[in-house]
Amino acid sequence: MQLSVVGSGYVGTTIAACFADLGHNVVNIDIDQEIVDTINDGEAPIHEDGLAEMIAKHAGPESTGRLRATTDYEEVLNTELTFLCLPTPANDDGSIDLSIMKAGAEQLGETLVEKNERHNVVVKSTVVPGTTEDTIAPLVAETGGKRLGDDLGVGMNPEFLREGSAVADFLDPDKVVLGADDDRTREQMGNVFAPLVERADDPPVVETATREAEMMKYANNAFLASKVSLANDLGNICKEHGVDMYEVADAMGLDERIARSFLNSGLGWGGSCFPKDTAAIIAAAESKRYDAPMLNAATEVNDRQPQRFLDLLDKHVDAEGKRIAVLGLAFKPGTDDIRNTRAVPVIDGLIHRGADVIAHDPVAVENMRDRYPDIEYASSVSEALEDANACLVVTDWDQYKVLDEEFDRMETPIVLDGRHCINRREGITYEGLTW
Ligand SMILES: NC(=O)c1ccc[n+]([C@@H]2O[C@H](COP(=O)([O-])OP(=O)(O)OC[C@H]3O[C@@H](n4cnc5c(N)ncnc54)[C@H](O)[C@@H]3O)[C@@H](O)[C@H]2O)c1
Ligand SMILES: O=c1ccn([C@@H]2O[C@H](COP(=O)(O)OP(=O)(O)O[C@H]3O[C@H](CO)[C@@H](O)[C@H](O)[C@H]3O)[C@@H](O)[C@H]2O)c(=O)[nH]1
Repeated sequence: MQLSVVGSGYVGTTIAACFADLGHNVVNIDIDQEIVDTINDGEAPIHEDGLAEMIAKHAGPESTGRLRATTDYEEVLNTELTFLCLPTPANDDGSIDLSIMKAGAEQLGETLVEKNERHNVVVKSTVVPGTTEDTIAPLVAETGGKRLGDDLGVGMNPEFLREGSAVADFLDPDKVVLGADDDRTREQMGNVFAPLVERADDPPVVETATREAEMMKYANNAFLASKVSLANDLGNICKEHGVDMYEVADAMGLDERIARSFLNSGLGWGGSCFPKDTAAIIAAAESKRYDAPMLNAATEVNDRQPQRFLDLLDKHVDAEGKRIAVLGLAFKPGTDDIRNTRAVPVIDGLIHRGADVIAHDPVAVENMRDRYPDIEYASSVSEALEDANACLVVTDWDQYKVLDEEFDRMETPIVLDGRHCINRREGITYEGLTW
């Protein structure tokens, strides 16, 4: 099929490359010329396992040519279905900011004026219940002069991929949710996903309406974020009582009803999704006069974890004027994304204490440099640890899990682990956040 994907960010680029790999012809539209040029050169604009290879295979020189990028919306006219993968950030009060989605939908509608055949638009972005039906569909229909359900189909297909494993998650999903308010649109969405469903060995396909599809995404993220927060709540209790939460979590996870995943306690959740999506669904609840006590508590626990980590540092060392190494800047391993990373409140706390911060991350340094131009960045862990008075582990990169004699370079070998990833060894003073 001929597909267009609007937005070449973490989701848009990944799904555009993957749909090309599944045999579709895909044009990826973004307003950022640099991103567009990168993709057309056959390179990945973001760090994501397997993405560079897939883009090289389908875009750029000596590729299948099934993937192209452009800044020109007119290109949607040669396609049958458009995915909207635009950002849905939070307003200051946590509610969803739909301005970028509306601008994209309007631009899409204005372009579709020139198209006579039916076109389908699928919202891939995470949006609060009712957005597709009440805002996006009427906007595209009105600006495009289309009759909804007739020459325009609008659907909602939430995305559950994780950063760091985006390609693998997209190609092998636990479920595919096809939300539409008419059968024809849902059927056409099914055609797009047919090669994926076949390759992934028949994952469950949930056919539903747009509002339910939208809510399924928030429910998923709210559950997972709350699960981590509950693990952190229990972990904080464990710490106060000299109990290792990781041993407890391992045992909890043996119960099939609980499962071990998302019970890793520590610094808590960051990233571009959990914080903004929990805030957005809480705000959506409040707009209907429901105060969502569970989700508010999950957020409160999460917000406290960096402070508990800094308190742990204060217990060991007065950071003023001291050299403190921060290992890990990305919000999780496998990505260069620093959106809502726990490294920010940790570094802020260190700066507030007058510490000399030296930070390391395998891939996220350049992204962090804009935010903190004045702290020191090390190109290796050894360099970061050289003469350090303490080391704070913020992201559980695999390369930190094998650190050993590197700690010998520290002035005072105090290692505080926010992610349960350092191997304890002789000669270091080690303490974990919840164990
Ligand atoms: N990042 C994830 O892991 C993830 C996973 C599932 C769902 N989501 C959801 O998917 C949506 C997109 O997230 P993302 O992380 O890919 O965002 P992103 O910020 O990485 O990328 C968005 C892209 O859209 C482009 N853009 C902005 N305005 C545009 C316009 N008018 N026309 C064309 N392009 C435009 C930007 O230049 C950018 O490249 C959000 O709703 C997010 O919540 C994200
Ligand atoms: O046991 C755990 C698991 C995760 N985290 C943290 O939680 C955050 C989110 O992690 P993860 O869910 O792996 O990454 P994301 O890429 O943010 O993916 C989430 O958000 C995406 C965007 O909505 C969804 O598509 C995914 O299904 C959902 O897992 C990160 O800061 C992790 O460090 C923990 O602290 N403990």
